[in-house]
Amino acid sequence: MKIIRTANYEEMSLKAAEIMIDRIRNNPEITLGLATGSTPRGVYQKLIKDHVQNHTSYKKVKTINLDEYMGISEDDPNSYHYFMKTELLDHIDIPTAQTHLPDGRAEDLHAECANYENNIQSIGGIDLQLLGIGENGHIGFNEPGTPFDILTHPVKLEEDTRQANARFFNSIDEVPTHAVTMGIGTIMASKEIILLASGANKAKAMSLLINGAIHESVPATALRNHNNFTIIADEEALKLV
Ligand SMILES: N[C@@H]1[C@@H](O)[C@H](O)[C@@H](COP(=O)(O)O)O[C@@H]1O
Repeated sequence: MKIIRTANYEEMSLKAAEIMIDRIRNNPEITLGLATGSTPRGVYQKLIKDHVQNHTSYKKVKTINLDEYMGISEDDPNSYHYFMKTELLDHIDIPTAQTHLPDGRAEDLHAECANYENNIQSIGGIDLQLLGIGENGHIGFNEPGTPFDILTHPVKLEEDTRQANARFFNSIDEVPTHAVTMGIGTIMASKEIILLASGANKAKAMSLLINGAIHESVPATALRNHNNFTIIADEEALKLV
């Protein structure tokens, strides 16, 4: 585990974008595992700026997203499909067919999860996975108690996760109760993993991730067993470390 400590959110975003751009330029056919949430927004803005200014191309890049809420349409502004389109994918030259998110409205969710997992395997796995972290230490939507070897699966969201994400919705009642997420096993199979964290609300989770026991009660601690895992986090998020 490598830790890159930054002064603030801006510097965290810049460092992560620099690493991602380096990997894309070295491997133009890279498969990127992408995350949603407030944390990676700044990274995506920097990737778009670099694409416009320096013409880094995504024509052969593939993207695989971590998760999606269950039961909301792709056009819903709160869906992760919508987030990815508006925050990144619509602003770079990636063909839509090369971008993948779980279908949270699939009739057979277990089949959708198996297909999603097969799809990741068939394109050769994820080269670089970007992650945020939940205040309870979740990654993707793998909540505390999730087995470390689980693959893509449907989940019931914890109430504190719904509360934390309610800021994006009109009211807590609109926050979905379920989601589909890559499993910890899926994430751990990525060749390289970068986890981002910013702000004091992540300090407890970051302290447990870095110094706590490796245990299913804090899903992110699984990442300490990965041989190419980098944390990029700001002072506020690392203030208890
Ligand atoms: N499923 C997502 C996670 O992938 C994300 O890491 C987390 C933190 O989000 P934020 O970056 O907005 O704090 O929120 C959600 O629960």
